[in-house]
Amino acid sequence: MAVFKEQSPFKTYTGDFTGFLVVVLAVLVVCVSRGKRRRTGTFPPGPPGWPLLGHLPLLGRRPHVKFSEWSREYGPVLGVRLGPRRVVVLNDYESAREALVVRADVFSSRPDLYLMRLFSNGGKGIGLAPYTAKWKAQRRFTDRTLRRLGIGKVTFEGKVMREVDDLVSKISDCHGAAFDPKYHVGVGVVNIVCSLVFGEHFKHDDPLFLKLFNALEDISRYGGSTKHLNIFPALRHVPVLNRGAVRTMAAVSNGRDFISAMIGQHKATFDPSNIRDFIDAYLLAISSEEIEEKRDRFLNEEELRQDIFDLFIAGTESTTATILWSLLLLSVHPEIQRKLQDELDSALGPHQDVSVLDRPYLPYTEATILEVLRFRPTPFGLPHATTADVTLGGFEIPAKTQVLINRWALNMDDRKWSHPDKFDPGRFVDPEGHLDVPVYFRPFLMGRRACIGSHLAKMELLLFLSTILRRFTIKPPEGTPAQSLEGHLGVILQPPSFRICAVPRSTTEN
Ligand code: HEM
Repeated sequence: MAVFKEQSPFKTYTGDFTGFLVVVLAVLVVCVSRGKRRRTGTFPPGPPGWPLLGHLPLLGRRPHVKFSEWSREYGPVLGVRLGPRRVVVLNDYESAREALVVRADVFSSRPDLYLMRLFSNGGKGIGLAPYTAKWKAQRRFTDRTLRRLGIGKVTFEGKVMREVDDLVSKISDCHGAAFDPKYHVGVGVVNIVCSLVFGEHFKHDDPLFLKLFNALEDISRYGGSTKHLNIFPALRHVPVLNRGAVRTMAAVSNGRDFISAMIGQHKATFDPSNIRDFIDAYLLAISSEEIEEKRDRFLNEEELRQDIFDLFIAGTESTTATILWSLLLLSVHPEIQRKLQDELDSALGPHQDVSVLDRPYLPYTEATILEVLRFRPTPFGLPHATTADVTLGGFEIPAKTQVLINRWALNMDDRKWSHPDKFDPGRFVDPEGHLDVPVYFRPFLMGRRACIGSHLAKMELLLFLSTILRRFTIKPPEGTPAQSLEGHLGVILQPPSFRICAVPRSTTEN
């Protein structure tokens, strides 16, 4: 026994182990405290979060507002945790510009998130693809082709006006009775992208068109309820929690089928000497010798399908929502509406339709559109991601970090805007009555991923709004309670459902 005790390897081992443990613990303490210091010292700061869930339980229904509040305490470059992921949220113009313009080479990618991969068919197309040579080729081609097809210019105006006229005739059919404008505005906006990419305008009850329209509606309706899958992708296997994702993916697949069928039709009737639309232009680029050049080697049919899908996804819900917000806000601000109508009447005369060429004579109309974009923006646009370790505002941000630009905070920054929570188009007009847009107002953001459809969007907003307000005065239905103007954050900031009365102007004034 004594021998055993003396020679016990356990005793000897314990002694060594204790020493070893002390050393290891000491090293760990030093490492952890240094690591901690580095994390808290150089990763952007934020409020304390929960274990595992991070800041998710603290965000509420209006995360854009919460981030803005936190940024007042912790600074504009905010660090938060969404589940296991660290995310940086930029809350002022200076930090957003520094990232998107000055450090564009590092901040122009998209994060590798579960839903983004599904939506982009594994990183294809323009909107959700990572920042690679392949993305650059798609973006360059699309930019160039939209310009060649006359987007935003007077040559494309007829196609937009056809949808505007359809909408005006639907509104006339209501004879001043209350109606919900959402469906009619939505089909008009989707049809404009159809004209651009398919060279075709559909009747609103065409079953083929409805397949596409309903798919886009479902993506908008259910897409916002799937965000938790980006954070905890495993939840896609949990039956109730994956309902939104299942519906969204069914809609995505319907949308893709529709686009594939249209590409098939175009291939069957393709004539290189008669380029009708975006698909033809892309098919020409694929088949032409240009493809041999290095810069276009990434163009192919799969990418074409995804590019088109992106134009629909990014270009329709955002524009429809902005038109709806305009109608809602003007219906509750009759004095602003009247001023806008006065400007249209005196600039255009009684019978002339509005055109993009009239812009210089319509500063207050332009200012009203800008104010709608400022007052009710899509708070986060699309998420960005870093491609390398980088320093921003004195903080260190590792490669592959998700970065959100909180446009809500930019647009509501009271150091830049007086009374930011007041809807006031006059802020964009100088004392001489000229349009005055401050450099820090970027409704379509900036840098390499800035909105590719901004010219089309601005044209649509001008033509829809001016034409409606030349013909009608918009009012909330009599006796209805005041409408909430808060909106609902899904993929974008959706206006609440609302009804308006559009009273023909000839019977009310003039
Ligand atoms: C009121 C209407 C619109 C608004 C407010 C808007 C705003 C934006 C914003 C903020 C971004 C994100 C930029 C970034 O990630 O940094 C974006 C991206 C994009 N927008 Fe728009 N947009 C509108 C209409 C359109 C239209 C009409 C189209 C095309 C038909 C379009 C196509 C796109 C595409 C493809 C992207 C992704 C660009 C890329 O990742 O390179 N958008 N838009």
